[in-house]
Amino acid sequence: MNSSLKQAGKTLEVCTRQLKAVTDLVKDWTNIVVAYEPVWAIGTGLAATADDAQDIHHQIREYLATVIGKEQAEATRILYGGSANAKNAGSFKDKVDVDGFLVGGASLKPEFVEIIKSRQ
Ligand SMILES: O=C(CO)COP(=O)(O)O
Repeated sequence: MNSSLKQAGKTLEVCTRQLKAVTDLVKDWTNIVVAYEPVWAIGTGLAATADDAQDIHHQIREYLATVIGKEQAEATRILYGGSANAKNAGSFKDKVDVDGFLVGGASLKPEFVEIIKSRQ
């Protein structure tokens, strides 16, 4: 197993552990939004690639489907957070499991408008 596969397995393990704490408590997911934020990407200027984000978001949704059901899992918005900015936002547009962004630093700058436009 190469190191990126090991890393992907570890990422999913951490995410499912964190999600389990929520799925154990919450039964109605109507108003729940999930944010995937790799710690190394927060405030560093180094975002996950759109392909990597799609991959983990998809696995998160599949995990949710097993616990809360397919219908609620498909309706749950899964946002990407971590150095989302005007330059990289467009690359996430066609990723079906990336439903939007949780924007930190760039939300305080004019480029925030471009991030919003990238979702339209
Ligand atoms: O943690 C974040 C938003 O809550 C992400 O922050 P940045 O977009 O600045 O990396």
